[in-house]
Amino acid sequence: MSTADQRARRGAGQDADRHAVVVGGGLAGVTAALRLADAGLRVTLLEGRPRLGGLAFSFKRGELTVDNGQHVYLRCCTAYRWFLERIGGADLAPVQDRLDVPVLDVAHPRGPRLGRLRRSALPVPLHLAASLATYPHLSLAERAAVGRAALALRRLDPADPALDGLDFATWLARYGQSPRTVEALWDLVGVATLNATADQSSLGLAAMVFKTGLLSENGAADIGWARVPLGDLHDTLARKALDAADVRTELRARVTCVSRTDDGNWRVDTEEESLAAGTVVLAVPQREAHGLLPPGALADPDKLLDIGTAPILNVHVVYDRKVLRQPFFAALGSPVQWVFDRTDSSGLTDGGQYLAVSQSAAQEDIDEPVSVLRAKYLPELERLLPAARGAKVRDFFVTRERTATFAPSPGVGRLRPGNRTDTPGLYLAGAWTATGWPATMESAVRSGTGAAGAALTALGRPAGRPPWEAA
Ligand SMILES: Cc1cc2nc3c(=O)[nH]c(=O)nc-3n(C[C@H](O)[C@H](O)[C@H](O)COP(=O)(O)OP(=O)(O)OC[C@H]3O[C@@H](n4cnc5c(N)ncnc54)[C@H](O)[C@@H]3O)c2cc1C
Repeated sequence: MSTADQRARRGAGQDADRHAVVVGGGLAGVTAALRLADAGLRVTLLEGRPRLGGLAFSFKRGELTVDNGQHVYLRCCTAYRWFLERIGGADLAPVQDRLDVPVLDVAHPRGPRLGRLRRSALPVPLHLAASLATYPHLSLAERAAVGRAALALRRLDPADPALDGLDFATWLARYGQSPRTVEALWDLVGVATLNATADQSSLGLAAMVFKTGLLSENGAADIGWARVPLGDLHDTLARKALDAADVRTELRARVTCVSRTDDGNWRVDTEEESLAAGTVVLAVPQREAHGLLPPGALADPDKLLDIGTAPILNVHVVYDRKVLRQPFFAALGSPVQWVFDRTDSSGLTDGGQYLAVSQSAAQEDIDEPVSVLRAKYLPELERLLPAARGAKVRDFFVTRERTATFAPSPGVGRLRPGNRTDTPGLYLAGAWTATGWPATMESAVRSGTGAAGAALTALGRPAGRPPWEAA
């Protein structure tokens, strides 16, 4: 018998039933581990990388602390907001008082034009009416058509499977949305939240985003973002919360195999050890989940491989002076999509300014060399920000996430599995599982809560309603 076998045996004889192993320390896995530990289970969290946080992390570049990509959330992301509270990070990632997005069009024939997407204190849908009525990037007729489409959107049920197979662009065209309206409004928001343009997006997921964000509650689309590096939240504070909940967290612990034992429990192997557990939550990306699922766990596991992925690119520029006054803005008439001021959160304190240009659905750019991206984006930033024209670029680099999200393509809904597998004790979590949300931090936290809830129910300890609903 190998040493690993011996260790597995040792674990199995003890309290394997009460032991849960969570594989993957992204937001889904951290959430599942906290929920299971809060319910009284002994929990081990195994993460292959040397840090927690999965796809939302930070790293050092000289004196700077850099996020791999700008992350924002909306006030309607109740699960992620609960997560922030649970790890003690809510104050570090506040939500703006009221939705206010500067939108700068640099392609207007009479020179650059600034518009704003803002909400008022009025009830839905009037909260956006004034902003829409004065939005300068659309004609009067286009603005009126947006109002009609928004009312039609309200009647859609995002969970209706029929919507999953349709694309958002076709629906928008049916409701009289011009190509300009799609560009200056629907894609402006949709590309950033869905990581796909309207023609590449399932109507179900688009309806979910726009209905929840813009038409559910008056403050639903107010934007929140971390004022500290993401790693401070998703790694440092998450680790603190896990430690306080008595979760054993192992980093650099890549799981190589998950198998059923003769006594009906599970064995989870890393290169270092074998663990016996009654409950296993696989909170890894879909391709990794496919590789780890034991035979019979899903009726058609190969569906996981049919879930496509979509890239996000971030272009990071450090100027020698302040070139942008707003915390962020969105651009039209330029390849630049969204620009965020990262100066304070990165620790830059010498009078320079650090901007992150966040490019979603970045298929075109994702493999371009840095020199090509530099030649493309620096002149664009100068076009958008006059103050950048005389400024010196002290640093320029890019972060590429080739599989940043699952692709929200029409039909993806039928490929996304739920939290339960066909094998007792084995659960799935991850932003890509069937939460009804696109690949977001919200979806990840919901999936982790769902997996833990299903596991606890099976163990006869129902977890009750999700904590963000129970409050
Ligand atoms: C650049 C970028 C920008 C984004 N912007 C936003 C945004 O603005 N707003 C938003 O809400 N979302 C955004 N997202 C999406 C969001 O980050 C993800 O949806 C979410 O973090 C996914 O969490 P997860 O736990 O489901 O998966 P992951 O973060 O992928 O976590 C899975 C974990 O499993 C680990 N793992 C894999 N295999 C194994 C194994 N065999 N053994 C042990 N561990 C393993 C991985 O190392 C990883 O840590 C963005 C993503 C990127 C990349």
